[in-house]
Amino acid sequence: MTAIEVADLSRAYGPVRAVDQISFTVHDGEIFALLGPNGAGKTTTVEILEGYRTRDAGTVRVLGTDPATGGSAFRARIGVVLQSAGFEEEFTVLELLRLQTRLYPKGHNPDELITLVGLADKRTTRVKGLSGGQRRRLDLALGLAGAPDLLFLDEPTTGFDPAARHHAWDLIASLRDRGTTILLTTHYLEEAQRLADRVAVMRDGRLAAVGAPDELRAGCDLPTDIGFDLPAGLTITDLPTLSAPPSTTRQQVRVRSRAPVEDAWILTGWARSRGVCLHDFTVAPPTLEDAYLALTRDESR
Ligand SMILES: Nc1ncnc2c1ncn2[C@@H]1O[C@H](COP(=O)(O)OP(=O)(O)OP(=O)(O)O)[C@@H](O)[C@H]1O
Repeated sequence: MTAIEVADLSRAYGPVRAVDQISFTVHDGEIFALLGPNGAGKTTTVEILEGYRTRDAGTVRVLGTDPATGGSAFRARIGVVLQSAGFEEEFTVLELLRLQTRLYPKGHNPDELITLVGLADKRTTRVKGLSGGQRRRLDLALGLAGAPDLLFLDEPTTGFDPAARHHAWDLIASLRDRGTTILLTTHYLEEAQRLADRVAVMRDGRLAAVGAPDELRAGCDLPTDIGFDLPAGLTITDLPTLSAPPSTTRQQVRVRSRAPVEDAWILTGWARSRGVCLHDFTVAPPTLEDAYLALTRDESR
């Protein structure tokens, strides 16, 4: 089944082609991340999918419905978590969620939601007494109030401390495991790598690439980084011949290798034969962030 189907979607603001003939599909039950630099067209695309913005051209089906004409029945099936929702500051967490869940035909149990987002110890705290990260958790709980089939998450962990971010990632993954389809926008590539089944990279209103994170990494044909400390008393010219020339910063050697297994084998064999140790030896394959940077690089800069 297909949760979202977009074909040749376009939207301009005057002369700015914010979204320019893009096509992609989001499968039922997957986490799909929409990535791209500021101004790439992500928000415009997501708002069209949510039914909050009109399109100029193209076809869009979200949960089998055209969001432009879906009305309240469509809205009840989607959840939207924005970056900074405005809250009624005097309500407690529980009061706010009780109000919100009652708006939906199959609304979540508010107490369960509070536990799900990790706010159990704040259930009777007024909104004005929550920290920034706790407000974001409340944002998430509010987006889940209607037990949506499809959840739109806009930069869900911006402003979170590292532990809260990991907690949010576990929560988002658990929602997917319960069958919720999630469309995520984020500028944190680690977040996309961890969570997304597939990602789309937008650039200047167009799609630069769509695929699983591993497919994007492989498709960009990027080198693997090999690093280690140059053994004391040696210089870079003492190193064996590798698939790419090594570079050094202070005593740290870096090789952007096209044959990482072969190069690692040559280097460790060389070190053993010379009786030296390669401290901090690391072999780091390209990350989704490396692929993203290659796909969105502005050649004119
Ligand atoms: N209401 C608007 N009126 C005019 N131009 C707009 C409007 N909204 C967006 N744009 C322009 O459309 C382009 C795409 O904007 P959009 O907000 O969709 O990008 P984005 O990828 O979400 O960016 P960000 O990562 O900064 O949120 C940008 O050039 C932006 O300036």
